[in-house]
Amino acid sequence: MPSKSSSETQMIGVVGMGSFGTAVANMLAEKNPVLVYARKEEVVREINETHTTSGRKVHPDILATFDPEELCRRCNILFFMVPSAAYFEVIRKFAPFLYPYHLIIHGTKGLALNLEEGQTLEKIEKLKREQILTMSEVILQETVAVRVGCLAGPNISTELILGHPAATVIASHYNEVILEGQRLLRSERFQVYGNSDIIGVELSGVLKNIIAIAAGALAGLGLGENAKGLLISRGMVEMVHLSKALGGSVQSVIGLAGVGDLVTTCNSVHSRNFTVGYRLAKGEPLAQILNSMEEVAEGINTIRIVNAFIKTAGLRAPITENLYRVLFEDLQIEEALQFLMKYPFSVDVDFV
Ligand SMILES: NC(=O)C1=CN([C@@H]2O[C@H](COP(=O)(O)OP(=O)(O)OC[C@H]3O[C@@H](n4cnc5c(N)ncnc54)[C@H](OP(=O)(O)O)[C@@H]3O)[C@@H](O)[C@H]2O)C=CC1
Ligand SMILES: O=C(CO)COP(=O)(O)O
Repeated sequence: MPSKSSSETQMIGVVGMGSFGTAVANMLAEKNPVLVYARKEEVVREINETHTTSGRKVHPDILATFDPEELCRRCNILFFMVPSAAYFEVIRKFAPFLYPYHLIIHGTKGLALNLEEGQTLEKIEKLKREQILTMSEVILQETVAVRVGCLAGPNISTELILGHPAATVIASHYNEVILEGQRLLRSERFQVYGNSDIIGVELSGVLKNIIAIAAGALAGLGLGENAKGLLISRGMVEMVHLSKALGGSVQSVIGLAGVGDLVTTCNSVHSRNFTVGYRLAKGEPLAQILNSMEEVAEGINTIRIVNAFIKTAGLRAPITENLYRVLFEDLQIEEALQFLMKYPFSVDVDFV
């Protein structure tokens, strides 16, 4: 294992300079030198020369590289901030340069599939839990890294970039990962909580995107705040049951990364998932919405994966199932709403 000089150990690496990666890199740069990785040479040049990317300000002390080996050599602590769809590709690019001493925290609110070559979700009959991976599971499967954590919470990047007060959860089985995350990110404007249930925290961030799409649809239909309160509360119950089935704890869902992020995302026009639901309710086809969006709305792929999983597991998740039919079959949003209003939910809270 290569040794490292002490002057280099404080440089923090960030992979992915999209909207969230940029917000987190800027916060990290308030305390430590930061080296960011972007795959495109022009993005690296723009960051190094103009301290901007995609119109966003980049902290002047941030340096950029498109060399994964350089990032891994110079940084012990790495934040991976790329969408789930790119995860295997990105992690495999970095894996040859990662060692067990690296500490990795990711901020991705999506799932990946662990299928055999040539298999797709559409082709397989059953989708079992072991075929679904959270991003920490991808990192552990694909690299020799051990100390892995995630970062999740109500963290709309446009608000973080403005310096508005916010908080997040760093979750890991390793207390040192939580402590490092807190040391690096905590400030007067940003509070950092810890949680040892990494799967539950990851799933909270993943599953709230489904409910945020539904919240956007309610807003698009102009159905008001009572309907939103109903959705958020039933959405939380659905998240609890799905998270438990996938290996998360109830506590994580009712904490900041679950309910906290659920409330934020269901109320924010800055949320991409909320926006997808809103535009669907206004009559735009999904393909048109996706073609025009430059940033990722993780909830769409999450609905595909979770819908396949619940069918295999024999579970019911009425909001997810109905959204699946709206997105991928020909159910109209108004019909989905009617179905949900008639659904025989009878117990208010059935998980404590
Ligand atoms: N935005 C937000 O408010 C928040 C987002 N998140 C989560 O963070 C994750 C990232 O979101 P966000 O930053 O908003 O996404 P964006 O779409 O804004 O940015 C994605 C970034 O990933 C990079 N990327 C994509 N594919 C690859 C690849 N194959 N190799 C290398 N780099 C790649 C993109 O680079 P390129 O420009 O080259 O395509 C871009 O820098 C998502 O899972 C999201 O749910 C979590 C909390 C808040
Ligand atoms: O997760 C987020 C805020 O916490 C961002 O949500 P969107 O991905 O829907 O924009």
